[in-house]
Amino acid sequence: MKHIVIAIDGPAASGKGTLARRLAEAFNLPYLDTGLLYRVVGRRVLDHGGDPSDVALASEQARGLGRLDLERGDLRTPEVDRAASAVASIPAVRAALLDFQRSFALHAGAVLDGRDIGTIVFPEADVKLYITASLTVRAARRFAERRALGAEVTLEAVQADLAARDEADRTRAAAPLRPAEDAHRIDTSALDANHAFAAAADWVNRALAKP
Ligand SMILES: Nc1ncnc2c1ncn2[C@@H]1O[C@H](COP(=O)(O)OP(=O)(O)O)[C@@H](O)[C@H]1O
Ligand SMILES: Nc1ccn([C@@H]2O[C@H](COP(=O)(O)OP(=O)(O)O)[C@@H](O)[C@H]2O)c(=O)n1
Repeated sequence: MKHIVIAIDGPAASGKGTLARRLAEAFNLPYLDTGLLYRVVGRRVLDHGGDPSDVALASEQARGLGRLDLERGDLRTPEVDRAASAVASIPAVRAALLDFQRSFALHAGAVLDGRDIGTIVFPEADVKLYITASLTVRAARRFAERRALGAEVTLEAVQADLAARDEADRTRAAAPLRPAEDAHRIDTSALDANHAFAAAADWVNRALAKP
């Protein structure tokens, strides 16, 4: 099969990761969850007792990031959600993570999901998808996910956190969240994971059929 790059962007808990994993398996491509990179940087700043908006500390942690950090089990807490979004607004942090993301797809193509994959990381991606869902649907999904992990959270707090993070991600100056002009939009508010996959796979098959 052709080595292609599939870029998936969208707001928090829209279903990017679920879809990306399914596509990677179906089309035999490596998968990178780029949100994890920002989560690791945020986590490492917190481990140092630092402030995630500290440019020098966050940039240093981004430059020192290793592949094994991505396997840490403490990257999906509300504290790390906020720290990831804060470090993600720092241009030097984003620059330090760019090479890692680009080289990931060099050998065998890849599926990558994040906020700026189709706009900045891979503007030449073969397929660009922009995944959305209403705020209430996304909050309900993230709430269920966190509760299943045993977290003591309320639906209201989860929804407020998602809304604040989306707003920060959309309005920052550095690589703001927005659909690439040539991205195909998929709203998963009323689509289960199978239907979202079918819609996305259709776009991938069209790209593969191109000469
Ligand atoms: N199309 C869908 N329908 C219903 N639930 C979904 C769908 N896609 C993902 N989910 C669930 O929603 C939650 C967030 O999905 P995830 O893929 O992690 O989103 P993201 O990567 O955009 O943050 C997960 O619990 C996942 O199982
Ligand atoms: N390519 C990316 C990926 C994530 N991020 C940042 O990292 C945070 C966490 O991303 P994530 O994809 O793990 O978040 P969820 O969608 O899983 O909630 C986001 O809120 C963004 O601020 C980014 O700026 N650019």
